[in-house]
Amino acid sequence: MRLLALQAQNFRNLHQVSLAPSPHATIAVGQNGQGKTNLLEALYFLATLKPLRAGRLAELVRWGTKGARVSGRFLLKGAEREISVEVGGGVRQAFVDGKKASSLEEYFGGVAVVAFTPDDLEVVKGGPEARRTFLDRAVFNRFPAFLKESRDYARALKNRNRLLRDGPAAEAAYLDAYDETLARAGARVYVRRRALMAELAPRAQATFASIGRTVDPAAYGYHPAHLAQEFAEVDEVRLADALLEALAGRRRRDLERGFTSVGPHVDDVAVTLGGRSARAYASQGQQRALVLGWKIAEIENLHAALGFLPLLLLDDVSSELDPERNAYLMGYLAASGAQVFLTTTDASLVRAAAAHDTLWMDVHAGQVAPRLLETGTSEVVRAPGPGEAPAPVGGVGHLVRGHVAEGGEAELRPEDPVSHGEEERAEHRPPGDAHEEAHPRAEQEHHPHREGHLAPAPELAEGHPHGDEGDGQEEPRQPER
Ligand SMILES: Nc1ncnc2c1ncn2[C@@H]1O[C@H](COP(=O)(O)OP(=O)(O)OP(=O)(O)O)[C@@H](O)[C@H]1O
Repeated sequence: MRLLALQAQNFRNLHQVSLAPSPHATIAVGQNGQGKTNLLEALYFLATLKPLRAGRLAELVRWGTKGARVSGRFLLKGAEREISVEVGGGVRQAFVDGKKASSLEEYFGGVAVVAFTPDDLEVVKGGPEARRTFLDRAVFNRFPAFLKESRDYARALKNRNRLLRDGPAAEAAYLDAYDETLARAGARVYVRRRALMAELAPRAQATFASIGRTVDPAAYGYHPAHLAQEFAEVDEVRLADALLEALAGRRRRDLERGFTSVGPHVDDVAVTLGGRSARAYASQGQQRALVLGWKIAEIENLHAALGFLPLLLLDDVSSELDPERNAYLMGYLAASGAQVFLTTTDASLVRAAAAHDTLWMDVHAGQVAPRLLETGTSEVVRAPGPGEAPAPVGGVGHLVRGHVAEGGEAELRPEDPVSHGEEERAEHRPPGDAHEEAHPRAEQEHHPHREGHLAPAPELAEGHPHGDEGDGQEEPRQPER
């Protein structure tokens, strides 16, 4: 999988961006608040249909405009395809090769992305909800079917909670039926999370051992609170039975409180160092190394399991790591062969991830331009100049490739506009979940350098203590997977 071209229009503060990324590192440099994260977020949104950080789709649309559009041309299993997403009026619409996507599967087919942000580095010391989100993003990346499965669970949870709010007046027979549905959907979630953890935890532990600078071993565990020790072995049917029993045992309490107090939406990921809670005892640097270990493990795990390296998005992570761990990460990225996008306020922090084919860009006030001070070959693009019509939402920008001479100016030469199909406005509207995430598939390639590896994912009912309130995001209209 490789991203060949990216266009964004009116996405947050990015008016018009069009670039041809490096097959390896693409690095966006800029001061705070210029649009670097927005660029990564555009790419993340394209690849997952989920905002990286926005709570509402409307936040993604450039102020004063009606809609945003992001599109990308990918090389997937030897064939090129363009996917694009438009946001406007609280709705997102997905397109494949210019035509509206008929399913999420068609849209995502083969595209995988792993994002790594400073927020991730805080996940060990944060609350359970952040860790569940972190875990579920990794589950989605690994098991695309989890997209639908987690939505099924969220829906079942929402239904049960709605009934619980009726209090003692709630019909017991209905509750029985809802418990059954919830238990079955919950068991699926357990199975997915368990499978992911079984693959990921050993890799993450091994990676941490090489970067942790401590003899204390790390451990990453997921064990639903209400389930007995045999969680690791029992099959899905027994997991459903156990959850059903727990739901029955808590029904009276749940009726009093008006929400479901047991299930995957309240579980946590345990991270320990030397057998002790990392949240309570690990230093900040150790906590970050634990997350770095997990992230690298996720990348490696995807590579091993699916046969391809995901697209990596690193948002100013280097400034949050100490020099040694940053050097480890940059060395890993350079050796992995992955296609990676990095943002930074300080180019020197990420230079070790760069190579002769790195595309360096400056981001300033929402404009993305070639960074001419860096040497090497760049393939860049420019925003439309005076007299050139900006591509409309739904259109594409002018792709221009150039060679950046040593300290010199870019020689720009236009290329054929990236073709795209007819703009369709039809909407997809199956029961979209505001928290869906995309997923990867693969190709075969192999890279040296590994041992441990990792990444993040979608949310189950948002870990809301009441489990079903969603995130206030507009109902997405998108194809059902
Ligand atoms: N919908 C929007 N429309 C226009 N501008 C927006 C929108 N959403 C955010 N912005 C602007 O985008 C800018 C933030 O961009 P971004 O988060 O990408 O910064 P950054 O370059 O990553 O900065 P930092 O280094 O501080 O993380 C802010 O100036 C903010 O006002």
